[in-house]
Amino acid sequence: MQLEVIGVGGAGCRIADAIRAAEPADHSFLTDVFAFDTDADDLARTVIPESHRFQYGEDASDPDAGLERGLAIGQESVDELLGALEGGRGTSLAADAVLLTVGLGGATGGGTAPALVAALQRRYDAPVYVLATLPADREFDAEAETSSAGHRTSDHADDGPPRPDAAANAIESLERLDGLASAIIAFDTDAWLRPGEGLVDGRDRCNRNLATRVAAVFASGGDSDGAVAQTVIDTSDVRRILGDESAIVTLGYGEQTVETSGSRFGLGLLPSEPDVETSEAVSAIETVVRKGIRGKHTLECDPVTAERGLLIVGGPPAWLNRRAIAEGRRTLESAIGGSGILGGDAPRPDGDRVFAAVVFAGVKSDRLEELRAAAD
Ligand SMILES: Nc1nc2c(ncn2[C@@H]2O[C@H](COP(=O)(O)OP(=O)(O)OP(=O)(O)O)[C@@H](O)[C@H]2O)c(=O)[nH]1
Repeated sequence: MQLEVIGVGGAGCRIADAIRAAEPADHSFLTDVFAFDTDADDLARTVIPESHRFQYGEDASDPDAGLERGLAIGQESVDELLGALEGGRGTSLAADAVLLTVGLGGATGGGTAPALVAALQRRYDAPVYVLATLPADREFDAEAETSSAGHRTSDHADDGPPRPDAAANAIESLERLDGLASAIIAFDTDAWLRPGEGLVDGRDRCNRNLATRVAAVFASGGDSDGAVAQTVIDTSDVRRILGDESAIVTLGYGEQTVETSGSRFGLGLLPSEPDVETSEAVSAIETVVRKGIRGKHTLECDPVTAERGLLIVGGPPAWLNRRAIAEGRRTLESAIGGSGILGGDAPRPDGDRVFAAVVFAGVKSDRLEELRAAAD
């Protein structure tokens, strides 16, 4: 699926940068990547080309101004932002979908996203997905100076500005996006920071992890360098799983480095496929599928709450054992409570790892309930 990515606000622009960096050289899935921010300094730190960067409104980061001000700036600026998109890439949308990336908890991203998503939905006949981070407890709760693993955050840890309203802002932004966004892919920053690690110190690693998962899901369709998938996951499959009713989505992922011949052409000029023991290939796929389904998700949830699920197993073609992939699909089918399951493979002739990307759509999450309680 070809995506147009629009990063809004500090987190949104950093995540857009990370997704751009994670795009596989042999398997592009991005048409354009834009960075929009009210803060000129933050914007200048992205590596997105100037033609695709845009500063708008006034700086909304004054914590006293609050989300209301951010929402107002979003409403006032939406035509300007659509103009910036069309100035950067022309009037028509080349992508199959838009992915708006945003950190919820502040004023700019969470304030602009609802108005911008609504405007994009009106203007284009393509789904508009939102990728939203949820704030960490320590940003809004002075008592929560411990990470989720129970270790005290180091005195030197840099958590950025305190945001006492972060939980309330995030919940309000999510409620406003409900019914507007085609789906909302959530990332729980609190669960991804390491013990004692500050948000500023850990955010680039969090963003890389998130971007790897996004790339694994959205770059799955089509052929790679002449290698044909046995079961292709195409744009309509991804759309079917994500849905168009603002489902909360979480992504799982597992990978394992595997032996390859080093060069696709061996010592001679003829293409050579390394010999892979069936049992090794099956075991690698079982391992990555288990991690994808039962390992850490971008937002923790019990898979049984998911209404729909997607499994993509990728890697060097010789490792993509058809039976093991079919078994992985059955494992996903029995893990989720709903009945909408799709599975496919993504051959990567030049890759050195086997991976499983898992999408759970329509999930219920305790973390969202915790943030709701903190917002009250
Ligand atoms: N995962 C992740 N979360 C981030 C990152 N930066 C900030 N956040 C989270 O995103 C929330 C919003 O932060 P920003 O994106 O900087 O805020 P903004 O949308 O620019 O809004 P204002 O700064 O209030 O104008 C914060 O409360 C953090 O929880 C990042 O790089 N990665």
